[in-house]
Amino acid sequence: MTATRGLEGVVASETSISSIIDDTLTYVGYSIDDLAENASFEEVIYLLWNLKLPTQAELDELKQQLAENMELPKEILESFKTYPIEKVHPMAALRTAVSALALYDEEADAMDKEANMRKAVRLQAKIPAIVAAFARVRKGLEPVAPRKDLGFAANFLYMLKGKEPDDIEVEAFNKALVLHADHELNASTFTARVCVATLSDVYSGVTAAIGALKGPLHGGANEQVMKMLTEIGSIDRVEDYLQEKFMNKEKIMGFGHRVYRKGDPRAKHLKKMSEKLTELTGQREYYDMSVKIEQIVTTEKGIPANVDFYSASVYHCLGIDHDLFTPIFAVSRVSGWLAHILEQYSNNRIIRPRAEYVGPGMQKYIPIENR
Ligand SMILES: CC(=O)SCCNC(=O)CCNC(=O)[C@H](O)C(C)(C)COP(=O)(O)OP(=O)(O)OC[C@H]1O[C@@H](n2cnc3c(N)ncnc32)[C@H](O)[C@@H]1OP(=O)(O)O
Ligand SMILES: O=C([O-])CC(=O)C(=O)O
Repeated sequence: MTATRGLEGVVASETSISSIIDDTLTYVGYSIDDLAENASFEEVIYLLWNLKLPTQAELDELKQQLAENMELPKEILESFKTYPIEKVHPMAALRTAVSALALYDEEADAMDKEANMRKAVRLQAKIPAIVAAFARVRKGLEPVAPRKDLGFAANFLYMLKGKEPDDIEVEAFNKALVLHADHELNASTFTARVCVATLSDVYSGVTAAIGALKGPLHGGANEQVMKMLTEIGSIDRVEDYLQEKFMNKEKIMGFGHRVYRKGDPRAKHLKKMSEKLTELTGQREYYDMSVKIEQIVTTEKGIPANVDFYSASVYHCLGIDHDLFTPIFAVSRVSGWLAHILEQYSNNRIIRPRAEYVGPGMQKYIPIENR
């Protein structure tokens, strides 16, 4: 038995939800480029959960269900005040709050297909509400109740900022949600599948996935990209900053990928959006710095940008706090986690690989007084 480091190249599951073949990403066979240009995030949620695009009536029903389920249990809102709010990372708060949500869901442990679908709707609806409410409570602001007349992207921005977003903000945020929704067997999705393959409940699977997404090698990279842009500060400092990183053999956040070799097909959409939004908000320097970083990292290291790189300047221009970038990734990716959880339940077998043992050979127990 020989271990494959990081399970590289190991095919651990079948899926009908999304695929990456020759650097092309599809959701249920629809190209990400097509979906990013044309689809609403709610359509993508429906697609991932039902493996088909919705009719208008089906889409309307899902939109209504999501809007009706965004309200949070008052106990969750109250609990934020008990967190050490000045120092807690919103991703840790989200992980705790999602786990706590299960306590207030009478169907939390129900395992039938219909109950799991109802829980999927509730989680998809409540996660943005948690992120937005926590972001406000920690600033001493009151949470803003969701509006039933707004779509998913608009409702999130409304709950976060307390004012109706303009069309361009909604369009950009919707596109970001579509682009982040699913990605085959990435680390957090795999975590969710491993968790629920023990026949644990949906809340456990999503809580585990949030924990995996939090790390800077995965979803946490988008916040680190913004930290890098802020540290660099101006375009004339890019070269020196990167050369020092290269010399110290440090990774450049927002670059590299386990699966893509030529490049991440989602990055070009975010790059375009970054250019538009930095221009519109008078912050073009962030785009120019990002382009220069990309040029240097790709020419000198041959490593292309991933989805996290240009999403950072996009979220910054939408006026979103930098430590909310990864929770926002979760707002989108929970749609994919839920699709994979439902798929895992539908054809379940416990996931239990083997390990190659590299420790000492047989040893004889030595009583503690003789060690
Ligand atoms: C949504 C997402 O999760 S997208 C990924 C987000 N994560 C990041 O942006 C963090 C930075 N990137 C990385 O750490 C990696 O590229 C990962 C985690 C995405 C992929 O990791 P792996 O497939 O294990 O690749 P690995 O880390 O082995 O890299 C292969 C080689 O490229 C180098 N490399 C990979 N990414 C980078 C990077 N961002 N900066 C500099 N060098 C890099 C590695 O140092 C390694 O070089 P070596 O062979 O000389 O040791
Ligand atoms: O697939 C991966 O390893 C990481 C990634 O890009 C994602 O989760 O979107």
